Amino acid sequence: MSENPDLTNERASGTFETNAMAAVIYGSEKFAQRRREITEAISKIPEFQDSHPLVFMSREEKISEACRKLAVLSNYWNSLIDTSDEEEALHLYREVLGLEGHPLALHETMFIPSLIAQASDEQQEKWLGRAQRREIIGCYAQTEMGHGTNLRALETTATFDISTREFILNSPTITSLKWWPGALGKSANWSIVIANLIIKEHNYGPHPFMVQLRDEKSHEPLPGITVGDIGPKMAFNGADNGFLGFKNYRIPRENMLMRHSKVTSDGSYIKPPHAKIGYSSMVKVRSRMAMDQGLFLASALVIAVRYSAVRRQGYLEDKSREVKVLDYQTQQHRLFPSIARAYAFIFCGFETIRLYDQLLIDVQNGNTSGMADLHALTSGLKSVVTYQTGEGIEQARMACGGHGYSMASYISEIYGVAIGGCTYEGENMVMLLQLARYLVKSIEMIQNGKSRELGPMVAYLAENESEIDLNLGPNEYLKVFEYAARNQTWRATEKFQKLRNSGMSNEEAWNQASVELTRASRLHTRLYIMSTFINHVGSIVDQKVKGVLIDLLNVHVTYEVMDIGIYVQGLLSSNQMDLIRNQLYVSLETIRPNAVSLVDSFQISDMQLRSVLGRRDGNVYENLFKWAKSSPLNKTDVLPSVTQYLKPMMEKSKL
Ligand SMILES: CC/C=C\C/C=C\C/C=C\C/C=C\C/C=C\C/C=C\C=C\C(=O)SCCNC(=O)CCNC(=O)[C@H](O)C(C)(C)COP(=O)(O)OP(=O)(O)OC[C@H]1O[C@@H](n2cnc3c(N)ncnc32)[C@H](O)[C@@H]1OP(=O)(O)O
Ligand SMILES: Cc1cc2nc3c(=O)[nH]c(=O)nc-3n(C[C@H](O)[C@H](O)[C@H](O)COP(=O)(O)OP(=O)(O)OC[C@H]3O[C@@H](n4cnc5c(N)ncnc54)[C@H](O)[C@@H]3O)c2cc1C
Repeated sequence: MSENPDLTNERASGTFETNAMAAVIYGSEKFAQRRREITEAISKIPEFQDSHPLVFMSREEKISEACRKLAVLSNYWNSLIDTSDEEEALHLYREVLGLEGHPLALHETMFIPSLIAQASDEQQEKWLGRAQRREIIGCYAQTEMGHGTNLRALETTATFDISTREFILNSPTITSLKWWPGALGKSANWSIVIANLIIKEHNYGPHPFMVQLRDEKSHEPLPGITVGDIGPKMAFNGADNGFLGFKNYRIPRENMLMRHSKVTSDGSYIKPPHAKIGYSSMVKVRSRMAMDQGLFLASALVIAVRYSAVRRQGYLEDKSREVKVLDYQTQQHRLFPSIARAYAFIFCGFETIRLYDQLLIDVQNGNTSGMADLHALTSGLKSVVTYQTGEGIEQARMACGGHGYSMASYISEIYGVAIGGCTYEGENMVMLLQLARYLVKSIEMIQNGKSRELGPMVAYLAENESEIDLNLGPNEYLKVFEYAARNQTWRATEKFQKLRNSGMSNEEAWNQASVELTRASRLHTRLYIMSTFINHVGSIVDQKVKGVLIDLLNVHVTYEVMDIGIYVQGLLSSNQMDLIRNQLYVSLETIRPNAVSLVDSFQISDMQLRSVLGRRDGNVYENLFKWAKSSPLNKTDVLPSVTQYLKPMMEKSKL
């Protein structure tokens, strides 16, 4: 069937090449091209197609379908991608397995990265190759039923037995059961387990251990191990998140991951070069999250924008034909700022992934000085990005009206998976408070006359306000954001200090200032996102692409400043606020002809999108009908439940 003419017209009105835009989104022409090649190659392999729509499958079927595809994938892995390239691998996974989770997700995102960051050279020799060849399947078991956020309260113990040179793992209580780790429930046969290291009754705190869970031949749990699936979740049901308990389970001394902390055979403990170095796997995932969440948001927007270009409802001036809903200002206001955010998040994602890769090298060379900065940055970023992604996806769903609520749109699934990110890798509020610690320390440095020692990301906290001329473009909006973040950070810090100086304990003062502190963290992070977006656009060479991204940036900066209006009341007059509001409306109109091309540029395939509403060809209605007819409920005209219950009930009522 040919493309819906409404979408054809939209594409014709685009002022730039989507391939050129994809090269900017994905960091290089080379990677954008590789993505297309991988997508094309996959489309020719019929076994990678869903055997029937995932939304009609039970959880067991989803997991089985994911395993089937993983087994097929193992035959093609080397021919489809450069296996040393993480981004290519992730693209392949997204295309073939989608976003509902699968038994190798944690193997790739946490198990292998933990081995790379935490295992000694000898340990890597023993396990890393096996993991990379997928001879074993691993997961990352840290969270417990009673403890997730507060790692220092974990209960699982690994007690060193000097006589046998083994660690004995135990889960002393019900609350100490590992709870949540992805792929633990049914798939993984090995795990990195985070347990308190106990030597001679001294607790050295949480450390990572390499633990075999299941027999490599029979896949049966090993004696001393209780393991299983934790049940269905809000989304992400293609993954078997699990529970795990230990009863006097012994592992060799060599199974403690010993790149940084070490236990010698006589039970001596060697400290790591940085107290939090064992937290690196979390920093790794957090550094990826802006990118991954940006892609979740992008997926929802591809669906909502394409659908809004074919959905006609109501009239503007011309009463002879209903208008595309994308022409309504309210629809544009609902969707376009999120398009801008999705672009910004992906740009930030590339930046934090690069920073993590550099940090990994530095740490391997003994330099841990960058850890605090990256921890603070990624803590704030994961929190703001996951929250705004959830908001944006929900707006995208509502923008699709009734059909958005149908699983045919697939938006609810994207939403469910994306908002998991508000919780995993550290609950958002808690991570905002981690960033707040860093901001408060920065203010204290300024108060103590050490402004010069501030890092580049917080140097603005020491600056004075300057006059704002909003006609000058994005950099002026950046100054507005700096004003808001600086003011809020000072206010929150001073509140905390005042409470503490009044005699309150440090902890209670912190608690009582914490809402204000999280607000400071959000503003600081939104400033980082804006400045990364501005810098990125500034570096683009292709003038057509750059022009459109400047338009998108204008949507971003005006929307963001309007959104934080309450924090800039002392800086901007109401006339200036009106001016910004009008600039936002003008920017929405400017971006309108490029809206479909901007979402097309994400180059997310129909296979990955799984959305009837978001199809590239825009043939929504006929496919929606086809999709509904394929519902298992429509296999028969009269359901057994009607025959068994409703008919007798109706008959009885007739008497
Ligand atoms: C994805 C793979 C394949 C395919 C993908 C394809 C498609 C995608 C589709 C689907 C997949 C999508 C998503 C993935 C799916 C699911 C999720 C996956 C995994 C989820 C895993 C997890 O959730 S693992 C568990 C995570 N848990 C946490 O994050 C716990 C949070 N808590 C903590 O981190 C800590 O407890 C704490 C930091 C909050 C506090 O630690 P504590 O030790 O108590 O320290 P404090 O006293 O508060 O602070 C002391 C100082 O230490 C500094 N600090 C803390 N952490 C660090 C750090 N990491 N680095 C450096 N410094 C650190 C802190 O700032 C303090 O410093 P001061 O100077 O202020 O003293
Ligand atoms: C989809 C998904 C996948 C996951 N995968 C894994 C995995 O593979 N491996 C793994 O180990 N774990 C995994 N987890 C667990 C996840 O990491 C934890 O759920 C997460 O870290 C939050 O911890 P919690 O559940 O203990 O929340 P809690 O800390 O109990 O949070 C509850 C509430 O308390 C608040 N709160 C807690 N502490 C503070 C504080 N200090 N100050 C202010 N407020 C506070 C929070 O803000 C929140 O509102 C996964 C979770 C999900 C949802």
